[in-house]
Amino acid sequence: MRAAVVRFPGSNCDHDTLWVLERVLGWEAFPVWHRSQELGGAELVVLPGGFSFGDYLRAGAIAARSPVLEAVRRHAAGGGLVLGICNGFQILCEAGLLPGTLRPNKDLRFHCHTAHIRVERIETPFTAAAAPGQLLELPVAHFEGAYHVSPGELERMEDRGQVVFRYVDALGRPVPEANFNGSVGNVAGICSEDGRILGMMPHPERASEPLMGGSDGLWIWRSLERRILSTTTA
Ligand SMILES: NC(=O)CC[C@H](N)C(=O)O
Repeated sequence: MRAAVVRFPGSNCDHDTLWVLERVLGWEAFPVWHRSQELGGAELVVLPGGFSFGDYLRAGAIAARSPVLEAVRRHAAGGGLVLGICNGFQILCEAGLLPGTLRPNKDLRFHCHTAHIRVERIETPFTAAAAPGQLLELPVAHFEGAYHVSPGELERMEDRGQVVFRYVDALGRPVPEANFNGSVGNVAGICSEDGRILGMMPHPERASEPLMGGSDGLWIWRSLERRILSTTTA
């Protein structure tokens, strides 16, 4: 598996992501500077978490206009995989590669804790190794994490299977109390219509080895491994 991890001024999860992909999983992973349009033949492009350009204007708004996003757009159009984690999710929405937007959390506070999410859809390259309805416990760390689309658009997205993760309580129920940031429909992660671009607010790279207090993030990486292996052997 070859993965490019895009680095913007203000990214702060690029090293964590590279660590997991290279050192924990043994993939070939390398950083790509935001001014570059060269993705090095990557099968997967990761837009990592952080505060690109200091979250000025709106989180992800400036990064979405970086030269590398043109390459990411071409990569996605050619059938490549793209994963946006937290700030990366914000960038994908700002770039119009995913629908909707991320607004400030409903209590206007930065949230830094773990959250339970439920896997709503396993028919994506990012969740294929999980079970339907599986619970994952992952860290969250954001201020602008309230996912927003109109109710009509959310319904269409649900019909198309684009809602991939939802915030739930420890018993797996999508109750309002589990929705700490105020996302529509408790949405924690979504994918593009073709399922090849995924954005999620929780951080799988911060929970991918027991030393970090949890390894539920491995479900995302193991799903991607399965997908890449099946396409290269097909
Ligand atoms: N962990 C992150 O990626 C931070 C996300 C983002 N810049 C926010 O606070 O909204």
